[in-house]
Amino acid sequence: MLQEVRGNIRVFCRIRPLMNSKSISSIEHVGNDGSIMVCDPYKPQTTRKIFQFNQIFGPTTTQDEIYRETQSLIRSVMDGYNVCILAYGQTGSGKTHTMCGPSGGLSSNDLGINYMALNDLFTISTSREDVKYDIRVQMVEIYNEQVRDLLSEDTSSTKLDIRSSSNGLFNLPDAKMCPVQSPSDVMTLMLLGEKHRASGPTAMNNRSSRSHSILTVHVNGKDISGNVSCSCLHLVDLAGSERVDRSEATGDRLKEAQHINKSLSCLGDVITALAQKNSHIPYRNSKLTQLLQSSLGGNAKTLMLAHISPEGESYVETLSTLKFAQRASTVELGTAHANKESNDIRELKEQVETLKKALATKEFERSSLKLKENTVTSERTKQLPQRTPPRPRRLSLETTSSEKGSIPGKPPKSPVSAMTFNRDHGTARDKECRIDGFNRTKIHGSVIQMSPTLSEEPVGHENEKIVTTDDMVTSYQLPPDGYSQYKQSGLDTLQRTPCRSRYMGVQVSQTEEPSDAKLDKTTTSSVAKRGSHLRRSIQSSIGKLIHGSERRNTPHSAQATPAKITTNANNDGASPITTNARLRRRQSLTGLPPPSTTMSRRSSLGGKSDSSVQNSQIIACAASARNYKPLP
Ligand SMILES: Nc1ncnc2c1ncn2[C@@H]1O[C@H](COP(=O)(O)OP(=O)(O)OP(=O)(O)O)[C@@H](O)[C@H]1O
Repeated sequence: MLQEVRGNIRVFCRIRPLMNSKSISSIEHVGNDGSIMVCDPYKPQTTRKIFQFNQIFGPTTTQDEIYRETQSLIRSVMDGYNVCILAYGQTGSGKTHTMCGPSGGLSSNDLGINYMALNDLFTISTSREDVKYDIRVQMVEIYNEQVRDLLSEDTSSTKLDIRSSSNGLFNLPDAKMCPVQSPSDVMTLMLLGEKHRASGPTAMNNRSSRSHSILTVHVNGKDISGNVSCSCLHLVDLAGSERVDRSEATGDRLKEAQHINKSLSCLGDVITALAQKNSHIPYRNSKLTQLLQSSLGGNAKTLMLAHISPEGESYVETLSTLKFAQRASTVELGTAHANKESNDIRELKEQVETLKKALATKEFERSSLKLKENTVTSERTKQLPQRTPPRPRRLSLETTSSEKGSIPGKPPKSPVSAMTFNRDHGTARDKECRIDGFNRTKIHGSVIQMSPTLSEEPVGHENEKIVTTDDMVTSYQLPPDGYSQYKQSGLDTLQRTPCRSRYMGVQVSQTEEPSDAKLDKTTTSSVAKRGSHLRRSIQSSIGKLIHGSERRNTPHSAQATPAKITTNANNDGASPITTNARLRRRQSLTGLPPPSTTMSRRSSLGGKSDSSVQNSQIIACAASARNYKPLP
């Protein structure tokens, strides 16, 4: 019958026997329908009070009879329901007697609900062969607003934190969870817990509990089909409210009494708020209400056992207890439901969990990879200025033999960081170029070297190399008349004008740097810009040089474009005079024979003109100047 509890907190009332034969009972009538009538025996004219509960147990009711009425409720734990049984009442009214037994659970005689409940659960567990149960026990107390583990050896130092779980409820993850296999295990644990529980004598009770104790039984079941159930049973023995003038509590007892009364007051507030269906329920006002939140306002099946002392002297407390219990009986609970899962649902949930974890792992890997990439990029960016020494702004003409540490006939010690440079950073038709050492020329910073592989087609002169740049300065050797030739040629502009070559190529070496060190795109882009600048400067200078002479020879020719060198003999529109002048000029500068007309006309300058040929000649010019050794 109780198993069908729906809606409200159930309330039973138990009346303890008169302890003092001289006292007059305040209980006038107990009905079979759960009603009770009380009055103050010392004030006969006062109004009689009637209360109605689910059950009333008189002074002669035995422990077994009490348990029998609660058995079905307790058994529902085995079916997956959460259950809570609360013993409430003034000090000395018999709460501990009901829950633990006559001597507070320290004797195996006349055992209380706690032990009988666990014993019963084992009986059910054994009788249900198709379900395998795992039963574990926790036992804690709330003493002076601190949660202590009663199953731990040193309870006073074991203060537990109440944690909020994902479903918004509170639990005690650090409380010792003891598996129990038999009733004797339960008995051992309960004796241990009761031994540790705070108690002390007062004027109202020789062995007064000074704390709220909570015994929690966790039941997990799994049947042969794989269906699982998970539930818990809270068995709560509250400390009793007391009037300190009557209990004569002083010192520690007084402090305990104050904490007890305060937390019971918080419990009363929660019950009142729940009964009035307030939007805010003050669960967090005390440890007791936090821990009982799910039992008072959740979907558990909750039973309150209100205890009263029949003595007329305790009439005020009895009235208070009955009022409290009646208010509690009006508290509407959520519909209790079994915490059961079929095998299919459980498997699906497990799959969902596995997928969630896999997704989380992937997300984590992705984010850490991103982080790593960012770190590497920022490190490289930091290292970049160290790799690239300050760049001189002026070209100087020096002999390469003056280079420090160079060994004739040997390649550079460390061709340094080789980089494959995608010339998409330069012109669209540029190609990737391989870096090799650069003629042992020590340069401030970088060496930009052109090789025949730089353009789409060979330039024609294998040794054509240009070491240039406004910021990558090299040393040149000039022939004896090199300087005048050089001046005449206009190449000195190269020194003052940042040179750019569209062939740049892109092999960027940094002397005295680890050869395998690769520069990142930032470096590449920077080199490409410098290369492009250099190329334009070279072309501009050579353009000036060539067109300058052309202008002298052909005063009426169209204005030359300095940046565009049109030395192509077959260039449409170029006059033969101009072309010849150019060829002569080129030959005088480079000492090379005139380029063959069959030479490829394509270049990396967008393939529009035979600038590769021009460039090779330009390069040859520079290389010639560079490699020329001064006469002794
Ligand atoms: N139904 C009962 N039959 C016989 N004796 C009882 C009964 N209920 C309580 N007593 C006795 O009354 C005394 C006080 O009971 P108990 O210690 O259980 O009260 P309590 O409500 O737990 O008090 P406190 O709140 O101070 O701990 C005990 O000696 C107990 O044996």
